Amino acid sequence: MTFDIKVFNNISEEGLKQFDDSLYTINQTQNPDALLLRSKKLHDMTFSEHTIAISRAGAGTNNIPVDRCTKDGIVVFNTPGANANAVKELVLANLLLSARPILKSAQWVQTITDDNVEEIVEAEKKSFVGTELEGKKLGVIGLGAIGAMVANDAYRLGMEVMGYDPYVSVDTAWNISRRVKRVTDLDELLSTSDYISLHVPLMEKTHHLISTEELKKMAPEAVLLNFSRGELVDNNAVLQALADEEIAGYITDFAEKSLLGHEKITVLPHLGASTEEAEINCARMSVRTLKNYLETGNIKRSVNFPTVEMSFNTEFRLAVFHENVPNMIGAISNIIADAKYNIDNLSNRSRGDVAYTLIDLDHVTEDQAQELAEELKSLSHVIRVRHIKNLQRKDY
Ligand SMILES: NC(=O)c1ccc[n+]([C@@H]2O[C@H](COP(=O)([O-])OP(=O)(O)OC[C@H]3O[C@@H](n4cnc5c(N)ncnc54)[C@H](O)[C@@H]3O)[C@@H](O)[C@H]2O)c1
Ligand SMILES: O=C(O)[C@H](O)COP(=O)(O)O
Repeated sequence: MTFDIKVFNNISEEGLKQFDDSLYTINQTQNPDALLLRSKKLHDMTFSEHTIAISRAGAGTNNIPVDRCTKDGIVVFNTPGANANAVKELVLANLLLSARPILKSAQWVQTITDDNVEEIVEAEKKSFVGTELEGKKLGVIGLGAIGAMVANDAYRLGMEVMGYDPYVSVDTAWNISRRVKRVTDLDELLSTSDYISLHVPLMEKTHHLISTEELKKMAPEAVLLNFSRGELVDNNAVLQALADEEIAGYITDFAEKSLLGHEKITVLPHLGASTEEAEINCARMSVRTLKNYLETGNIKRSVNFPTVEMSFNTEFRLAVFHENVPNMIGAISNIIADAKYNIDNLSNRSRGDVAYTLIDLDHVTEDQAQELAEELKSLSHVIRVRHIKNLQRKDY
């Protein structure tokens, strides 16, 4: 038995080499078992019935039709935090670049043709006076893996930092310095910050999170940084706010034609996660997560199914994806009991409208496990069933 993985985008070899040849092939069939990708857009793609998992080597999953995947029992994974440091460093670099005319002045020096360079620079440096970050106010919207790091390090640079995140996870909250002021009113952050940095995922609720109304609340000297997703910001509204001098600048990692060639807008080519370290971290984590799921059925770091991890010691395991409705465990157990098999271990967790149940069975053959899986598939409210052979069991 082998799993075929369809790989899109530039995934680091450090991750791909974790797929050992005896169990995995890469891009060998039209019906892959799993997809591995970065920013490739999958919304228009029809998935093969064989495809049971999609792993995003990165944070944002807005390029994946997650709701459709959930309905089809396709588990979508991402790599939380694996590229956060890379994004944080790029945000900090852009804060510094925006406070002082570093690029402009360096470009100017290169244009000097006279021999008395020293004299010219000393005379002209007054045109390149900047400001300092120390004492300035930074507002961070979204205090997840990236936002928390940006907030902490900006504080260490001497900035006054406030953060807004009504849904912050307990784990992340622990990592945020108590010096970072938590605000519950977005307007307070918008109206008092010198710099505003966005670190929220793109969802229906966050589309155009920053538009005319929000821009009008910002200070005329405020600079908006967007290293999260282009669609979080209404670009037309930004162009208008800059023309009306309602804000001072916009720095974005998401290129769009209308933003190019504007002296107050810096556009980068989606570089946030493009460091050697982040690419390796993301590739390794995404491959590890995928292998764990394909080989054991254990789910960890999924964005659409619950975390379910159970040590796998039996010969076979059934993995049942089902709707989160009453009496599913009863119905599943009845089928297994009627077939006279003994359940060795069972774990069930739900997440929203769906649930996932792992059932471990010993003393069954592959044909018997497959037959049971087929029977379970016929139950109402069941979305998908896998039967998984324990590849670590040598006695089978
Ligand atoms: N530029 C890049 O290359 C790059 C790299 C990595 C991530 N990203 C983007 O950055 C986003 C954040 O990444 P992360 O790793 O920090 O994710 P994360 O899931 O750790 O953090 C996101 C945070 O946003 C918060 N949030 C959600 N909705 C909110 C709202 N309406 N207002 C305020 N906070 C809200 C969540 O509670 C969470 O704490 C990703 O979804 C992705 O789109 C971009
Ligand atoms: O969400 C992410 O992780 C980033 O946008 C990185 O995207 P990339 O992997 O295509 O560089």
